[in-house]
Amino acid sequence: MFSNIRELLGDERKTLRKPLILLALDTIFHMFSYAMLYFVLLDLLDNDLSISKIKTYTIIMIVALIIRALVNSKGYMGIQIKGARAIQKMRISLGDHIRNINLGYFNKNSIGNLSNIMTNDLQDFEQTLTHSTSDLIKTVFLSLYLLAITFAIDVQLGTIQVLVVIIAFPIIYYGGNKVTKIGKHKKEVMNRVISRLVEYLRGMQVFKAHNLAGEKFERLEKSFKDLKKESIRTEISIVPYVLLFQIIVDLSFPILLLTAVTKFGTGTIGKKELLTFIIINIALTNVLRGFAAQYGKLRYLKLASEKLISTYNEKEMSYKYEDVNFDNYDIEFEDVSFEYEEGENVINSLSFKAKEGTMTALIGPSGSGKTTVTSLIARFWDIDKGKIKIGGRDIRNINPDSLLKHVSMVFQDVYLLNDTIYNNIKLGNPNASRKEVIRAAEIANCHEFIEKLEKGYDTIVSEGGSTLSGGEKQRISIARAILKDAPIVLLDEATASLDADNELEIRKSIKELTTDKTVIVIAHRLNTIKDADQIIVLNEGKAEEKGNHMQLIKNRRRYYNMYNEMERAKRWAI
Ligand SMILES: Nc1ncnc2c1ncn2[C@@H]1O[C@H](COP(=O)(O)OP(=O)(O)OP(=O)(O)O)[C@@H](O)[C@H]1O
Repeated sequence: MFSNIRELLGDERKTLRKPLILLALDTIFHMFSYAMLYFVLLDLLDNDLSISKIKTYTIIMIVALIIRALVNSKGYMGIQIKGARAIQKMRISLGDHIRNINLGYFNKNSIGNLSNIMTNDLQDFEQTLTHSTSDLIKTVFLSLYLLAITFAIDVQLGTIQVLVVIIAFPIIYYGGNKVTKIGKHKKEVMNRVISRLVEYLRGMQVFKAHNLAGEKFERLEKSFKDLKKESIRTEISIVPYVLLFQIIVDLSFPILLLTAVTKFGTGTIGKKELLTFIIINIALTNVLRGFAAQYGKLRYLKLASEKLISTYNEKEMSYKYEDVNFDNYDIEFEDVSFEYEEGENVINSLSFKAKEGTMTALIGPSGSGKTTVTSLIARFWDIDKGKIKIGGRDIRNINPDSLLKHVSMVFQDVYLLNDTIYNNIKLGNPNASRKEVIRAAEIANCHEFIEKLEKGYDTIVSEGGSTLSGGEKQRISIARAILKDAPIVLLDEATASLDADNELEIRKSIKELTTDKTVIVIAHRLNTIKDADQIIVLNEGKAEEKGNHMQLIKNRRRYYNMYNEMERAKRWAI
C-alpha cells in the first residue's frame, strides 16, 4: 500500500515527511505517561513515594503533554494541509490525464465508474493519506519501540511477544483480503448506483413521456438496496477476524504475565523489570487491538489507490509536437481505417481531400460513419490504419489540445455549462473582450433573444442548457465557434425540426461561421449539399461516391437516389 501511495504522490510525498516524523515523535512522548506510571509504581513498591517526587512526575507529565500537543497539532495540521494540497494536485493531474486518454476509455468505463474514481476513490485515498497512514505509522513505531524494550528486559519474553504477533497477523491479513474482495464488489455496485442515478435524472423527461418514471425508479431503488447490502457485508466481513486477532492478543497477556512472574520468582528478572514488562504489555495489547480495528479500513482504502493507479496507467495519446503552425488547412484522409470495438470496422480505407477554404458535405445512411469522420479529424480517437493530415502534417504528431485550437465544432447535441450565457459564449475564446463576445452573438443571430432575457448576457443557463430552446442553444454554440474563429469548422447540421424563423437564423449564422474556412459538414439540408464543393457519400465507412452535386447526379447511383428522395420529402413537407 505504501508503494501505491508513493507512486500516486510522486514528489509531493516529500512534503509529507516532516508532519509524519512529528507524528512519529508524538508516540515517544506518549510513552512518558507509561514511564511516569512505572516510576510511581516503583516508588510505591519501595515505599519511597514522596510529595516532591509526585510534583516532579506531574511536572514531567505536564511538559510531555504540552510537547505532545505541540508536536501532534503541528504534525496533524501539516498532514491535513499538505495532504489536501497533494490531493488537489492529484485531482487536477488526474482530470488532465483522463482528458488526454483516447476516448475509447470512456466506452470501456461507465459514468458511474468514472464519477467514483474522481470522487470516492480520491476521497478514500485522501482519507488514507491524512488519517490512516499516520495512525499506521504511529502503531508500527510504537509496537517496535515497545517490543525493543521487552527484548531489553528479557529475550524470552520478547520472543513470545513476537510469536504472538506472528500468529495473530496472518488472521487479520486474511480478513483484509476478504475485505478487498468484497470491497471490489461493493465498488461495482456503487458504480451501478451512480450510473443509474445519472441515467434517471438525465432521462427524466423521456421516462415521464413514456410513463416509465416509476419503473425506472424501481431499478434505481434496487441498486440502492444492493449498495446497502454490500456496504453492510463489507463492514462486517472483517469482524470475525478482528475478534479472533484480539482474542489471541488478549490471551497472550495472562500467558506472558505468568511467564514474567515465574521468571521473577526464579530471579531471572528483577522487580523493576517485572513492573516495566507489565506496563509495556498493557500498552502493546492496546496498540495491537487498535491496529486490528483499523486494518480492515486500510485494506479497503488500498482498493482506491489501486483504482487510481490503473487510471493513471491508461495510456495518453502520444504526440511529437506541442504546437505547430500549419502552412495551409487542407484536410486529407489517406486510406484511413478505424474501429471502436475490435473487429468492427466503422471506417474502411477512406481517402479524400478537403481543400482549404472549401466545403465538404458528408452524407450517407445512419451509422455510415459521418460523425466518426469528424471525431477523427478532431483526434478524439486515433485511427488504426492510414493517415489523417492537416496542412500536410499527420495529426497523430500533434498535441490533441493544440490541434483543437485550429478546429471549431458545432454539433446537434449542444451542451451548455451551468454558467452565464456570456461565459458560455466566451468559452470559444477565453481572451475575448465583452464587445467581441457580443459581436459574435450578433453575427450568430442570438443577440436579440439574449437581450430580451431578464438578465441578458448574465442569465444563468441550467446545466446542459435545458432552459433554452434547441434553436437558441444551437445559435449560442455557433456564437462560441464564431468567437473562436478557427480555420477548420466541423459541423453537424440540425435535423430536429426547427421552426422556419429559427432555421433561417441558423442558416444565416452558419454562413457567417463557415465563410473562407475549411468546412466538413454532416449535411441534412439540400441547399447545403448542393452548394458544397465536394460531396462524399458514405456507406459502411467507405466513400461510395465523391464529387460535386452535378457530377454525382450524372452518376445516377446512391447520391442520385438519395437526392430524389430528399426532394420528394421536401415537397411533402411543403
Ligand atoms: N463511441 C462509440 N463506441 C462504439 N461504437 C460507436 C461509437 N460511436 C459510434 N459508434 C458506431 O459506429 C458506427 C458509425 O457511427 P456514426 O455515429 O459515425 O454514424 P453516422 O453516420 O454519423 O450516423 P447518424 O447519421 O445516425 O448520426 C455506428 O455503427 C455506431 O453504432
